[in-house]
Amino acid sequence: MRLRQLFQPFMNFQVTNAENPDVVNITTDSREVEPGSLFVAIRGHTVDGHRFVGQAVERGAVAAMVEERVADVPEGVPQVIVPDTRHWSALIADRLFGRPSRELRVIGVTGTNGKTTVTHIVRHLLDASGKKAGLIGTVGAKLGSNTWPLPNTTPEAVEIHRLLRRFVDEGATHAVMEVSSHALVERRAAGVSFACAAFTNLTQDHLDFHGTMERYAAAKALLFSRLGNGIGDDPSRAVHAVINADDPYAPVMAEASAAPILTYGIDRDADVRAREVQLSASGARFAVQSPAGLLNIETPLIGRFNVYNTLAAVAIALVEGLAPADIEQAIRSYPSVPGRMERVDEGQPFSVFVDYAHTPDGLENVLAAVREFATQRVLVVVGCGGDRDRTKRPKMAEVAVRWSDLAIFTSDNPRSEDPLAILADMRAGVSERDAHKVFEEVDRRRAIELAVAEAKPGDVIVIAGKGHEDYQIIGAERRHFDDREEARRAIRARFGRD
Ligand SMILES: CC(=O)N[C@H]1[C@@H](OP(=O)(O)OP(=O)(O)OC[C@H]2O[C@@H](n3ccc(=O)[nH]c3=O)[C@H](O)[C@@H]2O)O[C@H](CO)[C@@H](O)[C@@H]1O[C@H](C)C(=O)N[C@@H](C)C(=O)N[C@H](CCC(=O)O)C(=O)O
Ligand SMILES: Nc1ncnc2c1ncn2[C@@H]1O[C@H](COP(=O)(O)OP(=O)(O)OP(=O)(O)O)[C@@H](O)[C@H]1O
Ligand SMILES: N[C@H](CCC[C@H](N)C(=O)O)C(=O)O
Ligand SMILES: [Mg+2]
Repeated sequence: MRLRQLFQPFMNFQVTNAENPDVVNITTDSREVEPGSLFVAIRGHTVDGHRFVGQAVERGAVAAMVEERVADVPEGVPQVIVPDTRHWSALIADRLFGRPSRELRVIGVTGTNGKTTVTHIVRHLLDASGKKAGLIGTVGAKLGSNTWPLPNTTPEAVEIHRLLRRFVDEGATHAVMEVSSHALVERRAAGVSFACAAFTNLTQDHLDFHGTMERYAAAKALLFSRLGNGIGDDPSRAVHAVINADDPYAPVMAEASAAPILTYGIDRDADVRAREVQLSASGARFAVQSPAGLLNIETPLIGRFNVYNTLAAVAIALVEGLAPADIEQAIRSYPSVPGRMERVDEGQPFSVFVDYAHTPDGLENVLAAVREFATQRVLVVVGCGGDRDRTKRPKMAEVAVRWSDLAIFTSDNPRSEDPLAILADMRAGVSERDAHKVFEEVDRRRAIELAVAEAKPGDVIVIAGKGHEDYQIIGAERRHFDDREEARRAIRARFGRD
């Protein structure tokens, strides 16, 4: 598409010359420019993309979108000057890729915890009902049997629109995506026409980025305030908000919503409500009252929090028109999410779970669930990420100690921080009375070995924080590290199978 045609529906931006090149691609990363690309310069948290316009042109960029004219760029290359390149990269990518989000139904899921789980269940329900759903989130992008790694839970705007185009071209009817609060603030989902937006819960995380819980909640609410924009009256484009009625922040999301709301929950009155919840070591059973009638749900997912995740998925499936019988059947066969309460079983006489709990609430939910069925001790291995919300560290430590018999504090992804300083932040959350329950081992591999060496028959070990991650970031180095592999190795070593 010609540059001017690409910008034509929008306001008249200043362009530095009269050239009108053919734009075949768009990118915000100079290293990914190919001939014919429009390069978008973004002022990031670490570097200013305007520095790379020259490099982008050398690699074949035919135009640049900038916030300020960049000097030393060849005269013949037009620079389009816009007020906010992050925002406009989204709207232009949407147009360049042919408005893909309008050719399928996009379901966005936001909330502190549960996004990955809910999106995976929804995708499974849609696929099992004969639809075809693409997935975008923490564990990557997926469509059918194809998977693509992603750098973030919610990739940047250009990548979202590119992925949606790929989904449409490969026959997808739906896209289910996690929409993080960072993404909402950074407008990574701008230009996406959502057919459904869902809210799981809001508890402490990311205060380094948002500052306060109020601002964090306001970021999440942006997903709901954008619902229904420009979709029109076509009934196949019906738009819905799906909200957890039991969460204290539900009213914030509901007030922001421009679309009809379907609530779900257990404790409060809700449109989709679980009754007679029975939890066990092998999952949960419950009935669901819904506008489509009564559903009998049996899920292999463990813990009350997963009842909420399952309810969210059921509510989304109902607004997407799936039949209750299909939902019931597909939930029963749901295979579980990688790295979420993932069992490591090498035939050892105790249980080992790897879980992605990396917030105080996530950790409490998981440990409370384990406590429900543990007959012996609960051992937890946990650390906190570096360069992330520091105020959650003592809280996670306190939760770990309160819900376990032995807590081994270790490193998560220390990133640029001193791992020992992170441990000290955690230690601040432990009272003197509980200090004897804590062991510190900065090396995560050794911490896992310790837990495995210490476990007695019937104990349960929870290795928390990294879930599906197959790396550890220490300083600037990202090396291969996988909690599941480490646990397996430690178990085999202890029982002499290696
Ligand atoms: C704070 C944050 O959100 N950072 C994200 C952001 O980085 P940034 O805007 O600061 O980018 P930057 O590195 O300063 O670079 C600025 C620009 O220069 C460009 N550049 C840079 C170098 C170069 O040689 N050439 C070039 O063109 C970059 O492509 C970029 O466009 O944009 C990058 C590109 O998309 C992301 O990879 C990066 O995520 C980092 C890795 C990150 O850790 N993000 C976390 C905080 C995050 O976003 N988390 C949320 C949710 C977590 C949750 O759900 O709990 C997520 O959605 O993942
Ligand atoms: N509904 C829930 N409420 C509280 N904790 C939960 C819930 N669902 C999952 N968890 C806990 O949080 C962890 C992360 O779950 P999940 O990956 O589904 O969340 P997420 O919102 O995608 O996280 P992220 O923000 O990192 O992408 C799980 O491993 C579990 O410990
Ligand atoms: N999406 C979360 C993941 C945290 C996972 C934990 N392993 C860490 O690295 O802190 C974040 O970016 O804060
Ligand atoms: Mg996630």
